[in-house]
Amino acid sequence: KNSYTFASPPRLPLIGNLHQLGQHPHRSLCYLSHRYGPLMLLHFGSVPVIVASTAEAARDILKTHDAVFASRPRSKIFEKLLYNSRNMASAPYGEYWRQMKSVSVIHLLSNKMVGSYRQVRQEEIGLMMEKIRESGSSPMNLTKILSCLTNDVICRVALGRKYGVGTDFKEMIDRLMRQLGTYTVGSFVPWLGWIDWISGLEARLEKTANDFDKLLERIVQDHEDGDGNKADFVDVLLAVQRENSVGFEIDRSSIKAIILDAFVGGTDTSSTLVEWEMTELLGHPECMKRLQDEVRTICKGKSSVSEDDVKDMKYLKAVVKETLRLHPPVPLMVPHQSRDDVKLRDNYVPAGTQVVVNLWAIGREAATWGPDENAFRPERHLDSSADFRGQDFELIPFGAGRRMCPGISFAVVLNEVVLANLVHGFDWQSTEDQTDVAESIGSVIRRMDPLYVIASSTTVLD
Ligand code: HEM
Repeated sequence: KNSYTFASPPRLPLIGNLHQLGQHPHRSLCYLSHRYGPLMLLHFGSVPVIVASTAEAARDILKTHDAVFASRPRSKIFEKLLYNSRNMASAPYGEYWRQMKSVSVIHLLSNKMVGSYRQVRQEEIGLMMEKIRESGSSPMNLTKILSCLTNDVICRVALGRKYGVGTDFKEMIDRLMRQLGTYTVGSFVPWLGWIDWISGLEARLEKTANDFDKLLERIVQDHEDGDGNKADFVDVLLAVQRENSVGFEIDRSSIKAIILDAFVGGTDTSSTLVEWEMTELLGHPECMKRLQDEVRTICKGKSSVSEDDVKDMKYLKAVVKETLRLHPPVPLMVPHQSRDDVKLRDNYVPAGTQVVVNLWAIGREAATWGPDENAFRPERHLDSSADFRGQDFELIPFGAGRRMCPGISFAVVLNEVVLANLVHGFDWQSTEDQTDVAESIGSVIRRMDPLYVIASSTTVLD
């Protein structure tokens, strides 16, 4: 009775099922689930992992048994890079996580706070549009432009100023993201841990953590010395610390760890979403046309799209949903871990079991989405009330339940107004075939190759 009873693909000694994951684990796991079921058991090395691959299975984990599965597995990499997991995203479930979460949702990422950064978004989008205009009729790297935009917006919101391309900061964030996505032999096959050590990984992680700490320390100090009136994340967190207003003490490393969360959770995810939206629209000119018609009708005579204009753009919202369905930026979510023994569909699951929810597979379930589940067809969302806010399990690109993404409003508000401005201000032409685009590796799935496009301006400037 006290062992797992889920169906499992056969595994090898030592590595378990790791050899079956391949370059794109979300795809391989989806394929395996067709044979072994919506809840299957795999072994990553010696570590048992339950993989949930359908909306129903996700509901079991993230709703029915949400409280049980709300923890995170320990990860040496996260501990090294993220202040001993004192950030929110990798903290185990418990009092500390609850406190970090409440500080974030109340003081940093609430609708009211997101609204207050409207000016920042508008200015940065203006600069982006100018940059695109300057490229004239030559092909430009849109991936890079989008990545700068999200980095600049999050820098200004979190740190009060930009640390853009050409600064160490951008290089450091890229390095951090790469290292967080590193697959480590040691975490799954414990007695092979020395391989990571020999390959120098530990030293590299330590260097990244130290580089960040030095920089963040300087940034926090600058804020302490300043007037504190800018209301960026660091100012807000320092005020919370000073006033001791949340009923617990928030220390220096917690402040730095929460700041890192915004970059780790918010930058690549946000830019890659626009990148996939543009990729799909370029591959489906009829959808691009319909979207442009909507945006240009609503914004007739205007030189740019405002956040108020976007509210009525039904087709735009359908394009966003369809892209999140086919290209969830974090396709395997962030791993969860159970805190107690639990029965899951008559299967016994001991405390401490890791769970992966395959959002990519859920987005492509034929049972939900029909026989054209792999086709980009925003129209399918027009008469459907299903939204991605964590209630409708067939569409949960931001997760659901206690661990759901707290940055969802921040991300969606930015995404809609960026996309609307891009298709409003320019006509787009692709420089390559956009129908079968290769995916990157890592935990955030981007395009493997940058998106090169030619933009022709449609707005006449005074
Ligand atoms: C399109 C953009 C984004 C997508 C698709 C996305 C998706 C996700 C997903 C799938 C999770 C894991 C949920 C779970 O484990 O159950 C997550 C967690 C998280 N996200 Fe996002 N996210 C986005 C943007 C952001 C932004 C802008 C921020 C912050 C500024 C952010 C901060 C976080 C944090 C802190 C967590 C961890 C929550 C926890 O463990 O309690 N995300 N996100």
